[in-house]
Amino acid sequence: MSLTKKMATAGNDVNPRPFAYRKRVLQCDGVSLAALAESHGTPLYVYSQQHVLARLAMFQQAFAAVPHTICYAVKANSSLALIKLLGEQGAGFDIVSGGELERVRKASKKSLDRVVFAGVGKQVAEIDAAIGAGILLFNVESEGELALLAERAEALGIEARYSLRVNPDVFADTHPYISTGLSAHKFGIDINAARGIYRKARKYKFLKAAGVSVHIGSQIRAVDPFGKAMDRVVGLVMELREDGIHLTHIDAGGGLGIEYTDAPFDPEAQVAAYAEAVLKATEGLGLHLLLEPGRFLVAQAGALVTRVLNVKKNGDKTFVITDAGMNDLIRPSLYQAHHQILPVKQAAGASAPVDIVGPVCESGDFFARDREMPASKPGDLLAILDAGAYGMSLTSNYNTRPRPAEVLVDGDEARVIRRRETLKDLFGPESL
Ligand SMILES: Cc1ncc(COP(=O)(O)O)c(C=O)c1O
Ligand SMILES: N[C@@H](CCCC[NH3+])C(=O)O
Repeated sequence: MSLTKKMATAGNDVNPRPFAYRKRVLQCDGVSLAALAESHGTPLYVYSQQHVLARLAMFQQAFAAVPHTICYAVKANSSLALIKLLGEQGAGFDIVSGGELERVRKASKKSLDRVVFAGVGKQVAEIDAAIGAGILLFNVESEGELALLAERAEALGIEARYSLRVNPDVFADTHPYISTGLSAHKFGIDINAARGIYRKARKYKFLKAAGVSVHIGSQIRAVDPFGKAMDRVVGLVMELREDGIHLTHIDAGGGLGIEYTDAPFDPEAQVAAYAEAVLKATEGLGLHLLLEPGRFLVAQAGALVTRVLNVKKNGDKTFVITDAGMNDLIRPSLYQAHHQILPVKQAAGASAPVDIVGPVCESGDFFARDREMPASKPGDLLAILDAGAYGMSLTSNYNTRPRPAEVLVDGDEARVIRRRETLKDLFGPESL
């Protein structure tokens, strides 16, 4: 039985998260969130190791029929401990900066040859470091960047393997801020111009055309757009073969979405449908497939645990003020994203609509608006679910607020993988 199935809570329902109540207290696997908050303080990010591994295994299983590498998108959650964990299971990494490269070097050095490097604005120092590290592929996003990569590879005397990241002009239904596959977006190279660029690039002695990549956006639930984008990419691969350019890799990017509400969600079925769309489009090509999931692997593994500081009424509205703010989890403020919020201790009694807000000086500092919740009082704990992706990695120190600590749960045990920041950490780089 898969780990996800084992997490089932009631009947045959699949619980896509590692969080469930035991004796009316919310647990992450075998560990009580109340106990973790007591030991480590709040706000606190809590992740399940078993859950992350189960999601990776699910992905690997779905693509088992073809040679493939799952290159985890480090930006989703850049924790060194998670990078180490995933690297040990054979994952590669999708990076977008020299900083993320150094994270992989520190946590999973052996995986450097499974790294792909995307990003519309790569700098010379970042390119040099990645060439030196022997990464698998540069996902190049403009003709200018390709010329720069050729120049740096030649200067260093090391061949660099590249893919063009093409923009397929495919619409995917998601929040406009995280949609990337239309020509109106800054990402990638117009797919219609790509063939000419690969041809011209034959002049670069230190570049090897190794692949082609595409990434149409994030939190995409329908699988058809992935298939459509891959169809276009495969068309390009075939054209390049006519030109004598034989690629070895095809990179389908990331973007597979999850369910943030309490609607039923079966991750295994979701990834199977996704794999079917990608594999159907790429069938028979004989290329090594790269996949770059971020959110799907880590979002539901994590929760942000926060303590209620105060409850107040303004007119008709009730505000529950928590010690976590938009600087600790920005998704609701930035994308009006919905996250389920559960009381850590299950309470009996009526629910009423409340706004759950942080202490930051912005009206946009909220986690939920007009949400039906059981009554809370100061000192109560709440868990904001599905916060494992684009949670900690998008934190800031706005309002001079130190970042939360992070804890990784493994079965019945928990360990701190990032201590809480102190004011000393914040002031360190400053001078009077
Ligand atoms: C190039 C690239 N690959 C992978 C990802 C990961 O996306 P997701 O977390 O939606 O799987 C992103 C982020 O959207 C990205 O920009
Ligand atoms: N930060 C976004 C995803 C961005 C994807 C990056 N390419 C989110 O929280 O949903």
